[in-house]
Amino acid sequence: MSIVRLTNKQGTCRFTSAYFLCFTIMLLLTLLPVSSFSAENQTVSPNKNLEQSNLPLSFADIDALLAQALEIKSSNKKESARIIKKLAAIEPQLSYRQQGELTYLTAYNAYLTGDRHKAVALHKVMQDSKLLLHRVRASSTLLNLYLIEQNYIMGGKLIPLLLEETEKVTDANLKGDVFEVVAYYYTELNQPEIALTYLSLVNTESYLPRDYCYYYNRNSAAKLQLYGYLAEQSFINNGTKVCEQAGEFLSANILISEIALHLIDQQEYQLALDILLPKLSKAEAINYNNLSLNFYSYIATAYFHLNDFDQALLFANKAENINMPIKYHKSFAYLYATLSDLHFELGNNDKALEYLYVYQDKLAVALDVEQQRQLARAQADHYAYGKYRVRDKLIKETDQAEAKYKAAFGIMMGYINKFENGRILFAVQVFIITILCCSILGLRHFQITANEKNRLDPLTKLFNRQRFVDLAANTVYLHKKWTSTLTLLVINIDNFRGFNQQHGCEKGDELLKLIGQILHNYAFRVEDVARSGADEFSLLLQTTDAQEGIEVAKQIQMEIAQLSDELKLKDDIVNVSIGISDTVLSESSLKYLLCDSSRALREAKKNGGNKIFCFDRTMTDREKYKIEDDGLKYIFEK
Ligand SMILES: Nc1nc2c(ncn2[C@@H]2O[C@H](COP(=O)(O)OP(=O)(O)OP(=O)(O)O)[C@@H](O)[C@H]2O)c(=O)[nH]1
Repeated sequence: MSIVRLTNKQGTCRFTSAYFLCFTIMLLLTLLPVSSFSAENQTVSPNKNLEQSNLPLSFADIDALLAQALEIKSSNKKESARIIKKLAAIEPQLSYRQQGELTYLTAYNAYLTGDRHKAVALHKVMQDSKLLLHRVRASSTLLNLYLIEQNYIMGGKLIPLLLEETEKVTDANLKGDVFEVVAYYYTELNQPEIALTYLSLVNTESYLPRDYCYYYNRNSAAKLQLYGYLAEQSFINNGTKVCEQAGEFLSANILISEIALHLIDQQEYQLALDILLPKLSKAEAINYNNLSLNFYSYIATAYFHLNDFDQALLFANKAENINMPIKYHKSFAYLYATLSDLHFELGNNDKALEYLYVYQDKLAVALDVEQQRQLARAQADHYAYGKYRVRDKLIKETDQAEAKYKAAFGIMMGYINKFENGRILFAVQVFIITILCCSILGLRHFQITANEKNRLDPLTKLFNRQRFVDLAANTVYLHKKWTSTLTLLVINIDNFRGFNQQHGCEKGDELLKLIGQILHNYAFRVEDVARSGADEFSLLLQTTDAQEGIEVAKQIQMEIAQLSDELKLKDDIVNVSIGISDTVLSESSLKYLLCDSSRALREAKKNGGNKIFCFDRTMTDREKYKIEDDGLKYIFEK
């Protein structure tokens, strides 16, 4: 496991609505003293005898020691530091590759022991290595370090070159590491759709259970951000299970605290408690301050909103008593807001004011972090689209956001000053402002959901064609870059008009919903399936070619045919025709992929329906294809 995998995710902050710091937690985990999941006490080096003898170490011995140090670098820092020291003493005897590995281990160890400057400097040296693997590993680790420190601008600058170099790498696990850390970057920038696309490129075949835990955590973090816990409950819960089974209890519990935070933001306070309380004793046993702070702060916040002030105070005090040497932690905002509200409710106005000041301090740092994130997002979009239009728009948005934050601060400071002068007046004003803020937030929420709804088919709850094409553009682009194959299936119900006439439109609606559910089960991600027409669906299969697509299509046809029992249609069987194309046949172009699979579908219909047709070059009518939506042109031009 590299530093890339040492990390975990934190969730959406109320004020920044983004994830950060959790990688710090994962990293700092390794700094824990002797803990239940540390191998610190257990490992006796199998190579100890070999090292202790006075004979010079052979090339193979050095390799064995390096492999051992890599294996235990996070679980047994002491032993790995001892091996590093031993090898550093004979560095001139090491080959170029071995020296690179030693530098990587030294940097890793330096970071774990708090020497961040040395770690960064060593990784920078490694970035100039002659060996591709060393360069890629150094850059992805550096990217991860920058993200841990919320330095999104520096992190973003590394990505173009890192991805370019990764294209040449053949080691699937290293590639996976890179995609995972890039996904981490995009989740941090509140772009979970892009994060999931990178994750879809990860080949997990040779993953160990521990690697799966990080992979699942990454996916869960992005899905939590994109769809919410209630929509992805089983997937995200599975993430915690995978981590627990792999012995990664900290990761599992961090994910749990993330879910709880998400639920608190959704005002699902009881649900948040239901998730946190059963895991509390286990989380406490890990004895890790960041995690305990998350648990206590969120439990206190949830209890406060459920009007259980005694319990809220109990947990808020526990959280406050944790010694946190850092200036900012996202739980702080929740903790101090709750403490201030709580003391206000309990009539301790002085204390309420005191906590309000602290809360405001924490908010200031949160806003700084958010501003940096917005700039990095502008930078990332600029890189991705290379369009000044997009960049300018984002910079404008950033400026507007900055102005809004400044104004909010001014107002807040004004009210805090007034609080000292007249508390009653202050209370009235706070009340009015709260009502105003709630209305604005409510309106915004309404706006967002209305916008989202426009992109969802209300009947099947699948994405509509526009949304599907928008997201597929990015997926196709990335798969092209990484030369892996995607397959598109277009599924159309045969004689649906007749079906409606014979069984009624309500049955027709039911049929559409059931087909939507079947296809949803075949999709890797929610955005890979859509209701793309009245009785037409599109399904994008990841890392599958047209031949495999035909097999999937046959299964889909079978499952849909079996729906006649569920719909009680007696002898009438529901048939569908399916057109298929893949990115090889369609030259890695989304435009052609859409056009070719539709062309194949037409062929299936022409041949009587209930058929599966794969596109081939004899069906050449591409030129007739027209981009109907000008708004998508920029995607096709990519
Ligand atoms: N029940 C129901 N019917 C719909 C919905 N949207 C469109 N339709 C009907 O779907 C039918 C689509 O008809 P056509 O496009 O001719 O397709 P078809 O009858 O399946 O013919 P082929 O595709 O050539 O086999 C029309 O009768 C529409 O009224 C819907 O949301 N629910």
